[in-house]
Amino acid sequence: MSYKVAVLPGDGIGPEVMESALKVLNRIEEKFGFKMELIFGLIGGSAYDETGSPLPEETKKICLGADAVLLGSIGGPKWDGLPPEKTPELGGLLALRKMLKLYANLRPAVIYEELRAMSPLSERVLRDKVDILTVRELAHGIYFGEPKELTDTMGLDTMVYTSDQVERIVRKGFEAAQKRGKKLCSVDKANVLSSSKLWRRVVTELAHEYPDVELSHMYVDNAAMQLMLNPLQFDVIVTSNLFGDILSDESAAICGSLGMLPSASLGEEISLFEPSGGSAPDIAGKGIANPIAQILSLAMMLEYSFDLNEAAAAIRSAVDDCVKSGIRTGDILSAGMTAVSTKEMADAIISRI
Ligand SMILES: NC(=O)C1=CN([C@@H]2O[C@H](COP(=O)(O)OP(=O)(O)OC[C@H]3O[C@@H](n4cnc5c(N)ncnc54)[C@H](O)[C@@H]3O)[C@@H](O)[C@H]2O)C=CC1
Ligand SMILES: CC(C)CC(=O)C(=O)O
Ligand SMILES: [Mg+2]
Repeated sequence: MSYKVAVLPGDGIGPEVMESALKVLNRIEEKFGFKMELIFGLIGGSAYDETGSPLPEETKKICLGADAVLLGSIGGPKWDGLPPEKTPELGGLLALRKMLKLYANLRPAVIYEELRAMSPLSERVLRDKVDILTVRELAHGIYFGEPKELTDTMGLDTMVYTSDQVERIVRKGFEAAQKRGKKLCSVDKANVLSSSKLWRRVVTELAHEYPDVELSHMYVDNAAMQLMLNPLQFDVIVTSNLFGDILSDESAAICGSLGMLPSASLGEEISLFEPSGGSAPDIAGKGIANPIAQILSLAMMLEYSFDLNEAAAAIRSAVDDCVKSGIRTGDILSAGMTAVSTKEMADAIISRI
């Protein structure tokens, strides 16, 4: 089997947490006796600074020639004023998602027993384990819809979905639910949006093919509230690009920190793995970012792209053990504990593999 991985550290904390993930990969390679070929590429603001493009041709080539892509994060205030197509977000990450046809973004949010105190939710709400998988449509919807325009006095975005696009992601949602708690909540805004009315129709039509899955529909405003009031009611959430972006950050907060939440962006041939959060400019360069989201994204890559399930499990178990042992970066620090650095967290995980 070929193990060719495009590594795109990106901006902000991206390179810091990527360094940690690659050290973990190194240890995993030693332990499990394989070697991955890593090819590094530029993306985002750092790519723009160096080449004038947030997604240089060279990076596209590297990604298209790889078996999987491991991404850090992109963006930051330095590049916010650029023309839209030059920004790290639109010209970099969204263009890459489009190019690789990454249509399904899986964002698992699991609360660690030891991190319950970090959740903004009370013990009454967290009486059992939160374990929510958001299945977010990633290649269409309002982030990509045309027309899209910005003038001095007008901003225009278009939310468009076709039934084929909805069907593909909703099937992923049903299939994920079948492998988990057999509950699927489809989140939309079908009381207002045409794209959501279509979404709900497609979900309802597909439901009879998955009789073992209990389906519910929820409007996105209510879903945002229900996540706070009773997150335990959710197993798998399937939703559109924008709603999934927002609700997955909320589910991360419920579990204690965005720094813990990995993601897998599944494509037709090549998939990409990245933390759910961004480049965290507020803490970038300080060596204090939580590398766990990046390290768990690596675990998802080993599992989804390479079937290296034991290696992925070894990473997850080392992360669990670190959290249990009270090793904490600042974002998941309880009173009376001392924060470790990004590097120290990575070393602690490595020593447990
Ligand atoms: N996939 C990507 O590359 C994404 C990029 N972005 C970009 O990131 C930049 C900053 O966006 P924000 O809205 O501030 O979102 P953000 O996700 O970067 O940060 C939100 C908050 O979470 C914290 N946080 C995130 N990851 C963390 C980690 N690993 N360890 C500890 N704390 C962590 C940050 O310090 C900050 O307080 C923007 O340019 C945005 O466009 C945002 C989301 C996703
Ligand atoms: C930065 C955006 C392009 C996307 C985003 O916030 C995300 O994928 O979580
Ligand atoms: Mg986001």
